[in-house]
Amino acid sequence: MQLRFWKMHGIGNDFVVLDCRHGGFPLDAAQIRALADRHTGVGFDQLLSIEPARNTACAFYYGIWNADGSPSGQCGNGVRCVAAWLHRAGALAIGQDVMIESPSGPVTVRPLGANEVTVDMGEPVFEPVRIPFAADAVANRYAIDLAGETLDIGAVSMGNPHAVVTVDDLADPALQRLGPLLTKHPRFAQGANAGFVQRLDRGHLRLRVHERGAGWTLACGTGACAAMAVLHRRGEVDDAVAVELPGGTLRIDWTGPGHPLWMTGPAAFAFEGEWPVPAATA
Ligand SMILES: N[C@@H](CCC[C@H](N)C(=O)O)C(=O)O
Repeated sequence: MQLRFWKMHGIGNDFVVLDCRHGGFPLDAAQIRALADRHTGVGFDQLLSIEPARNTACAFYYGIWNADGSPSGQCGNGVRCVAAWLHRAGALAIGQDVMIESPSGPVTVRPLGANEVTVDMGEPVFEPVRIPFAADAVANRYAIDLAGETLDIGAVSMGNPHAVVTVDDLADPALQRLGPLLTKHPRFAQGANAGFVQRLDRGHLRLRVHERGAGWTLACGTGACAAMAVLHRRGEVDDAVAVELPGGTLRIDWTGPGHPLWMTGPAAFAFEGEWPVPAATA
């Protein structure tokens, strides 16, 4: 079988997008990993499938799989690419607000141009049980044990789980070691995306993320939302923040509890093609 795909990225966080609007999702986990292989497949951080909505209030559903074949509930850079793909397919106009359904619930996308999208990502979730993160009560900071050290983290869900660590220097070589360990920390029952954030001022952050299921990425949209939300809750940033990642910058707007958080940034097409799907092994 030949699988038609579109290769896209949101500031370097790269995706393979599948049009599954008229048919079921065609791959198993081994085939997803084969497609993700950067040497023998196409390569991606996440695979995105655009499917018919299950929730009748939404126009479409999108599924998310990491490069290791694991599913995720949300993908910030990915949802902007889904919106740009729908715009190119004639299903979404510039300036139009449309609710689309992710595995963790609906979000509202609005293309600002062919390659720029703003998204109502919903409200950040701090209740530990809903992240899920093992803690008795909501707190701005949690002390966790990691590789014989105590690390001070924030924990939040943006539809997927995030640990946020503030650092003075993003070039500190210790982060290379801590990122993968934090991603698999046992207090996060489903793992976590591990964000290391340097606060430059009240409106400007620098961030690197070791993603669950994908490793270090050039950008993580939900990671940028999570870092902003954690620092906003601590009173350390204003309501509008530029988050600079290795692949580019996202703008995050949040006025606090009771309000949705908005993420704005680019979405780009790289190329499209067909991939010969290997036979299922299971
Ligand atoms: N790159 C994404 C997040 C993708 C999913 C994540 N690795 C997870 O497992 O939750 C983004 O832009 O948000």
